[in-house]
Amino acid sequence: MFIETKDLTKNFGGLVAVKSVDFSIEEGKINAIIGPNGAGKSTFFNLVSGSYTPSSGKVIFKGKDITNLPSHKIANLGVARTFQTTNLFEQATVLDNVIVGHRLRTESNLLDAILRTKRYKREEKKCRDKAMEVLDFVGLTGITDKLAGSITQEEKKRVAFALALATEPEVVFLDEPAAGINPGETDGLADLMRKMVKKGITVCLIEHKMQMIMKLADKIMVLNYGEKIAEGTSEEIMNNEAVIEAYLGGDASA
Ligand SMILES: Nc1ncnc2c1ncn2[C@@H]1O[C@H](COP(=O)(O)OP(=O)(O)OP(=O)(O)O)[C@@H](O)[C@H]1O
Repeated sequence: MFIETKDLTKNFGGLVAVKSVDFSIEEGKINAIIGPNGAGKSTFFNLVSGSYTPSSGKVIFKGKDITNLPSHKIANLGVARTFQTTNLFEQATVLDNVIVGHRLRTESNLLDAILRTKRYKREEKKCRDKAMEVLDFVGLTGITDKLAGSITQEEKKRVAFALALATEPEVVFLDEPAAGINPGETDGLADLMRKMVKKGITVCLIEHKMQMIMKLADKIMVLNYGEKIAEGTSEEIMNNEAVIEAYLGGDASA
């Protein structure tokens, strides 16, 4: 089993945002979490990636209980995530943004940086090479020297992917990767997710764009009021009565 949640629950005061969710994220697949607004999707992501501590229940990653590990330790195990909005340093280049993101995981310290030790220089080159490699992977080789403040929304989404990929993750959690971009660009990002899977990276995403999810995801979990109401393939989800009632029957384009 790759990633499993067992009876995962998060309460905020009297509100149960995630309620007893058992789910398994399949290795080498595109896993999706859908559900109406406020269903608990982001909270579930935050629990699995260690940003929130669960009220009860467990998160198991490759047989290891990671429930109470801080998020940086979880990241070190090979779990990366993106956020609904990526805050880039707008006055820095795309390349520098990715280098800085990557440096957060390297070993040299401030003293190394001040003294510009051999280790620092070696790591600086390593980070630069890695940044160029991931920017190439996400299709941004042409804009590495542009200021992050001047790039399009879709390019920002790709930079967010590059930042996650620079940490050499085994699994990436993508929070609404296609929000705010047009259908053509959405297809492009879907292709990029497939490419990530081909490279051996497991993908887990939250997305409101139903058409995209139904074409893209190998496995879907549906949350409603914090509870898992269904899981399965696109076809199973589309034909599931509880889902139709809770979600698709309402505003399917939400
Ligand atoms: N830090 C918090 N403190 C209190 N309540 C919270 C907190 N984070 C989320 N909630 C509440 O928990 C519930 C689930 O929210 P969550 O953001 O996980 O849903 P979501 O499915 O990601 O929604 P959306 O699709 O709108 O992003 C909501 O009722 C929300 O108001």
